[in-house]
Amino acid sequence: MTKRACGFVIFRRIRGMIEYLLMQVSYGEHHWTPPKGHVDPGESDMETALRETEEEAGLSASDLNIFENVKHELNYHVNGKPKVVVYWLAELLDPEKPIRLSHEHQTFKWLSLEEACVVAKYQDMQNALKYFNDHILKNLS
Ligand SMILES: Nc1ncnc2c1ncn2[C@@H]1O[C@H](COP(=O)(O)OP(=O)(O)OP(=O)(O)OP(=O)(O)OC[C@H]2O[C@@H](n3cnc4c(N)ncnc43)[C@H](O)[C@@H]2O)[C@@H](O)[C@H]1O
Repeated sequence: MTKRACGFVIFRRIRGMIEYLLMQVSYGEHHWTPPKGHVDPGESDMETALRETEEEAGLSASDLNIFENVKHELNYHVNGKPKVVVYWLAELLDPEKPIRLSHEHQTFKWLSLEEACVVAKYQDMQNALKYFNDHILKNLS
């Protein structure tokens, strides 16, 4: 059965720059992703994205401008099992709002597109970041 996870690619506009939030997990190979997590039984994808973002980054819906029509899906395998991750684009309304990590993450960074692509490592995550960045440049700047 395919595992499903959902989250937000969160960006902020600060000092004339666009920056993306990536967080480093505190387990395993300490990889970096935007806030996201597994869909619990009975939850919608959006409910999961909101819950995980609150739990992992301390950001609630009122902190974000969520672009519900701008989403990107990643498909990969974890331990031989298929996983799908759905990300929506969201802007942090107050760019200085502090991030509050849970035990699941050891640190976070706000990064330019180029920096985020290096840190995110996986090609499909890089493609997602570029897709969202194109949307911001075409529609929001
Ligand atoms: N190794 C571990 N040790 C201890 N506790 C653990 C653990 N793994 C998970 N947990 C526990 O599971 C919980 C996570 O639950 P959730 O927080 O609900 O779910 P998640 O973000 O989807 O989890 P995960 O970090 O595993 O997912 P990802 O796909 O990014 O990452 C899963 C794998 O896929 C790889 N991956 C990530 N993005 C990828 C991509 N785009 N392409 C290919 N591989 C990718 C990652 O490098 C990683 O190896 C945590 O509370 C933690 O306690």
